[in-house]
Amino acid sequence: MSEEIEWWEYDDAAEMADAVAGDVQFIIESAIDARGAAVIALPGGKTPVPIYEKLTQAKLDWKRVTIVPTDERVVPLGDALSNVTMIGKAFIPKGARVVPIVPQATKDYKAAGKSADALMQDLHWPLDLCLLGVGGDGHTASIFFGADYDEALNGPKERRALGVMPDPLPPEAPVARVTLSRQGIVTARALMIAVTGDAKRKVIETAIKQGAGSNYPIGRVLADAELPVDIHWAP
Ligand SMILES: O=C(O)[C@H](O)[C@@H](O)[C@H](O)[C@H](O)COP(=O)(O)O
Repeated sequence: MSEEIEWWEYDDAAEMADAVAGDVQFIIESAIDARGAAVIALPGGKTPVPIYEKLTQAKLDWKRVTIVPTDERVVPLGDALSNVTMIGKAFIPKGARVVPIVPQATKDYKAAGKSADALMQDLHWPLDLCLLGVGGDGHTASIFFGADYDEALNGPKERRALGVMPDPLPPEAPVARVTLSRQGIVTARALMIAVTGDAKRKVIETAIKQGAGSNYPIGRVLADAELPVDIHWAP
């Protein structure tokens, strides 16, 4: 378990967006200063949309920034459910490189996962940042209960991404996924969570209390994190 999990509370989602965008900007700038480039993973879903709006206003050398989604739904590019499409709409116009991780031609989610993993191996690791969202059921990235849960948590250390079939399928996006593995997530140089609402807060607090045996995916991920983790929360 990370020695330090720090909660940052805001009055509303807009204030949280300002703060998180500021932190992400700082992380990107530091990586560019140190190495000439930054590689970050960003979540899909609805919560980060205002954060991305703020972040696109940051003066950054965007050409040096590579963005991968923390997870993707196995759908065609351009689909309303596609995380990379949402992220790309925000950051491609800035000049960032936004990497689709699900191949267009496949419906086979395990093959999509293997291809995503191969693609991840070509990036600079560890990630400079992994920003996570959390679902009301405690999933994070697309680490869900189901047949692939153990592989997502405990697969070979070098496996950074894999295909996942959630069981049950989440109603907001009832499709197979490709996700960063727990190992891919916890090795990031900076790990941050951004969530809103009391229900998710309760889930995360419970997950942290449960520790390594947590029955929530987010608890299992946090239990394995070694660096400090910032949890940003707004009502
Ligand atoms: O593809 C996804 O589903 C996301 O990356 C996922 O992990 C998301 O962060 C949570 O489901 C929260 O989503 P909301 O912000 O929409 O509640």
